[in-house]
Amino acid sequence: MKRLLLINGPNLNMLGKREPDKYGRHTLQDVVRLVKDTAWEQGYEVEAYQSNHEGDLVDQIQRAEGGAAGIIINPAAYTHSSIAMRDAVSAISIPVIEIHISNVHSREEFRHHSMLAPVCAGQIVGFGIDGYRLATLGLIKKIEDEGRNDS
Ligand SMILES: O=C1C[C@@](O)(C(=O)O)C[C@@H](O)[C@@H]1O
Repeated sequence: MKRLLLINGPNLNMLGKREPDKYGRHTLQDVVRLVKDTAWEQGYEVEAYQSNHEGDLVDQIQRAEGGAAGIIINPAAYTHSSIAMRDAVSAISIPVIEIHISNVHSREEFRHHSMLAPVCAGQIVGFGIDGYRLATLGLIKKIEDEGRNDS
């Protein structure tokens, strides 16, 4: 079975308790279940990872190549600052979809810019945790389209 990697960045372990007006009441466990169920319906399995540490997130992105067909990533606050995570995404050849629970464009100015978006295959913003389902389906579509183009 093909595998996807789900990566969540800093403070997303606090989903459900953290600023529920912005991020809702669902927990990280709910997010992981949603992505696993969505992927499973399409014939994919998912490995899920969360870290509050930039270097660990870079390690996970690097590690994905070879083991996973694509990545769904919510880089959280590192979205807006991490050149290291952007370089890690640039360094691998599998598709990466960036997702944000909140609509970052309707929030503070510093959230409007993503370091990673220009090197990702796509971005989903502002659909709450449903965005993870959309990101999973979009990623699988890209993987399968690329597979067809290769053959
Ligand atoms: O931690 C987060 C969560 C977030 O990535 C989101 O999913 O809406 C948006 C980021 O700006 C913020 O730092």
